[in-house]
Amino acid sequence: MTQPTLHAPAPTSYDDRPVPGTGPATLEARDITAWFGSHQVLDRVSLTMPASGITALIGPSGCGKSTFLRILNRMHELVPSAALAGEVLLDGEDIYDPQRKLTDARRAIGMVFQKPNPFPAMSIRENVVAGLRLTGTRLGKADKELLVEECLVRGGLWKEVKDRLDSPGGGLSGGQQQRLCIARSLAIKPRVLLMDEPCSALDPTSTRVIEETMKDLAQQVTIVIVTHNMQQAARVSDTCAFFLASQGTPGVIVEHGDTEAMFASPRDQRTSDYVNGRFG
Ligand SMILES: Nc1ncnc2c1ncn2[C@@H]1O[C@H](COP(=O)(O)OP(=O)(O)OP(=O)(O)O)[C@@H](O)[C@H]1O
Repeated sequence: MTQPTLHAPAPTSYDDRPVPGTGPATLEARDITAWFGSHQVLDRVSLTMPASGITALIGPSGCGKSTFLRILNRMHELVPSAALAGEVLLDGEDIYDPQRKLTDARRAIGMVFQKPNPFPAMSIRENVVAGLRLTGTRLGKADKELLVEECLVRGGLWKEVKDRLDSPGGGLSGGQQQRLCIARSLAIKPRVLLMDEPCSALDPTSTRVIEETMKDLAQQVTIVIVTHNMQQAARVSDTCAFFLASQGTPGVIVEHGDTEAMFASPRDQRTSDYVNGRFG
């Protein structure tokens, strides 16, 4: 199979003036405790996810990684039984501040899910700009075209779809659909992109393409990824956090820090066992 060539330079943005409160942001979780009903799933988890970096969240199944990720853009509260304590700061501003709108957090902190979820009957072009309606952004035709191209270039998909932008998003391969979802997330100019096992449904070639895309994007948007794939965490992330929920206890972060150091010389025996495939 031919490996697609990635990332022609992005076209001149339709509006690339620096805007205050835009660009990659540092996300800081402080003392996050989370419950589903009476079941406590996280216990005072604190983590700083640096701007313009890729942070990987690793750990065995059920230790609360996805819950933590969903707390970072206020999706946890969509579950009726869910509750949480603690703070999430986006460049120092609490996203749970009651004065702030929920949509502000979701706009600044985008999410890509495990299973690619483009609108299947909608064209590739319309998929990319689908989020703009939700944020109330109106663009003229020419600006829209530039934005579509910019996001598809950044999502690593432009060269493969530039001649069929009117074809349905559902006609793309799984890996292409996932990159379309990344492009759709980028269209609303998030400052942070959360990715929940974005490659778990993809073959190794598509996985590597997404990983390259992530690395290229990291200068423009802070990335936080949940992954079960240790090689992937080692390949793509700058910093890493190892979550663990010992039997019957809520999830905690056992160790976090520079990915290379954590994989080469973990400080905690449990981290060493996990990254070396001895459990989980
Ligand atoms: N909607 C929900 N309602 C009730 N309990 C939930 C819900 N979502 C998750 N949980 C529970 O919260 C705990 C943490 O789940 P979570 O999905 O965050 O873990 P995870 O580390 O991401 O797991 P995996 O790696 O398998 O995806 C688990 O015990 C799970 O059963």
